[in-house]
Amino acid sequence: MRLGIVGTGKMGSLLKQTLEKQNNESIAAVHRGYELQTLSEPPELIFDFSHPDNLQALLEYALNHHVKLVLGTTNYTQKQQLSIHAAAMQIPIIQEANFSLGIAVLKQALKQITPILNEDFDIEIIEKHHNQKVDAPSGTAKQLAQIMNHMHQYNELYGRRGECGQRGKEIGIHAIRGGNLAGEHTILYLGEDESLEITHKAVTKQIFIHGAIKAAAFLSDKEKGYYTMEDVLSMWEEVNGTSGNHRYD
Ligand SMILES: NC(=O)C1=CN([C@@H]2O[C@H](COP(=O)(O)OP(=O)(O)OC[C@H]3O[C@@H](n4cnc5c(N)ncnc54)[C@H](OP(=O)(O)O)[C@@H]3O)[C@@H](O)[C@H]2O)C=CC1
Ligand SMILES: O=C(O)C1=N[C@H](C(=O)O)C[C@H](O)C1
Repeated sequence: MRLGIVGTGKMGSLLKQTLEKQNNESIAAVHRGYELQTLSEPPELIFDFSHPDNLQALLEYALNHHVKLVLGTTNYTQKQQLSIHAAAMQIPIIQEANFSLGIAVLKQALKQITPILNEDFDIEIIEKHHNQKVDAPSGTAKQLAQIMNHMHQYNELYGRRGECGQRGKEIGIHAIRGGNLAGEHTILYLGEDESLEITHKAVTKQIFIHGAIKAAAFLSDKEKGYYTMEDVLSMWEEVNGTSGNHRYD
């Protein structure tokens, strides 16, 4: 399959290296979305791990050439999100702020746990990432908050400072930056005399790459539509059953 990558940073480079090791024949990596126009032949699928500023050129190119998209970039605006959903009416797009299996499973767990605890427990999220990450909080933390807040009953509060008053009906979201941490997300349910903490730790960036490649395989027979890793996970469960002998790669 002819593959393209937008973004030549940490994720883009690691993805290219991994795809090359897997003997993918044609991989065109570009630095900016508008450089896609210079390719002699359109890729069948493009991965994007770059910056929201590349989105418009990427969507225009993908729509013109009917290219499948795997979008891993975080921190899109609401307007950009709408343009992604509009494009997915014509081409297949899988978008995920975090391609790891652990986070896909965590999202399912939060959907079960939160309605049971939300009356009596306060909810906080702490995310930790490397010192070169440009956006905060992480796309994953925002998605996890959205999942727990799907009824819009909480105020999403980014950090606290000064005289902020007693805690209200809110989800506090806190970003730590330092070193070369690949990415950690902790959900804290804090109640009277008990608390529950769930942490996902990405040990290396390679897990995101494996997940993105799985996501690309998932798109192979799709003509159009908007998908996430939850769709990939559901497919996995259908293929392997839920017996526990799950193999992700
Ligand atoms: N979905 C997932 O599982 C994961 C998602 N990510 C996300 O992927 C994205 C890239 O991460 P990472 O590779 O670590 O980041 P890097 O900073 O290493 O790379 C970013 C890339 O985007 C380009 N870029 C930066 N600013 C702009 C701009 N204003 N306009 C156009 N292009 C720009 C950079 O070009 P230049 O070299 O010129 O700066 C570089 O090619 C981030 O949004 C991150 O959150 C990361 C890991 C996992
Ligand atoms: O920039 C990163 O590194 C990561 N970004 C994603 C995010 O913002 O959630 C996913 C992962 O945690 C690593």
